[in-house]
Amino acid sequence: MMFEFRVQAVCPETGARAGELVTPHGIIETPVFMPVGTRATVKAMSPREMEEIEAQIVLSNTYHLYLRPGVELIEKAGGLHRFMNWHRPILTDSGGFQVFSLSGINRIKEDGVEFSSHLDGSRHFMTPELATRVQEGLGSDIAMCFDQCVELPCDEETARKSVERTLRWARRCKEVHRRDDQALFGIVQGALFDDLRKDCARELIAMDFPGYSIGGLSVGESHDEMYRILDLLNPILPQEKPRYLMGVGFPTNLVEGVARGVDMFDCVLPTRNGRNGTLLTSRGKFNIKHSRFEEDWGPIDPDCDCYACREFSKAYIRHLYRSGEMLGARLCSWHNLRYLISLMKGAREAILEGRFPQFRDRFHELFSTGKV
Ligand SMILES: Nc1ccc2nc(N)nc(O)c2c1
Ligand SMILES: [Zn+2]
Repeated sequence: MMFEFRVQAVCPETGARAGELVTPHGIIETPVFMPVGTRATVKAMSPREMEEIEAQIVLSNTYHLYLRPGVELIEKAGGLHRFMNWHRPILTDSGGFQVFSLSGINRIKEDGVEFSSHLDGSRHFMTPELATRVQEGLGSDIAMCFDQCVELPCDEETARKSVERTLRWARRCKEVHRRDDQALFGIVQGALFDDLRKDCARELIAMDFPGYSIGGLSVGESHDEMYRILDLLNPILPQEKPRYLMGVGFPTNLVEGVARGVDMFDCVLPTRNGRNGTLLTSRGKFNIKHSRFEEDWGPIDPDCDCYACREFSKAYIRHLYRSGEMLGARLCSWHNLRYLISLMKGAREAILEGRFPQFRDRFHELFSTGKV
């Protein structure tokens, strides 16, 4: 079986799930945090180091790789796994979101989106068919439909049009998708409008995708608005299929997303924050450049088993960061990635052992102390 999802345990109080996602490049244990490797690399980390921190799957981006180096080159290399020397699962985003958030002057047509490359201003036309074809060329294990994510706030009419277009585009992606060793997920849109979200989910479910992504969130809405949409979709999305919350996120959002039936997460936070010295820890977040760490000989996080926490002091990492040394950004990224991966591993174990409510309470109690 190329692609299979097994729910192994469900928390009776919350509905949080522990599962296994079988893919051609390995089994993913969920809930899972997926590090983002936009341009075929998780910034500052080698594949060997990613294996050491037990990353199970990484994300890459159709939009970026289509523009540079181009899918043709990656196909000549034997696909994205060979090109980047990462032989565990890869998920690719379709470019729907990036075209709107990164490219210059984009014009949405029924057929697709006309946009200018953020690299050199060249004009391109991305369609659902092309986005699907590129992902098949990259050879990711999990691909995304080409969708339209609207900016918030937006009126209901705009959101409704984006849902209808997203559904038409999802049908077109599904029609041209051929690789049976690649799972194509539908993406639920609908902004913050309950009926649109429900209608979009139901239409996608009728198309019978192997997994469902929740798009259009982590785009500036409040935590409560995000949680309201998750509470709405949780009972509607098929229990036996994986749910992927796109672009999330911050530790509290991960734990609360798991509590609302989400299985998969991705976010640039750990590496982006790592590069600016912001550290995510079991006791909250802080920035290493603060003077209070000048003579702090302790680890970033006493509860963390990562290389940065085992081998270096905050004082040293602060020195690296202030000196603009690359090792500073590497160690901070290394820790942040391991912290989020461990957080999801801990949630999974708690669900399997029937103690997820206690895990969730303990997490919030410790994380909110902010006592580093
Ligand atoms: N917050 C996000 C992040 C990535 C996304 N990717 C796609 N394709 N669609 C969305 O709505 C996203 C939202
Ligand atoms: Zn650490």
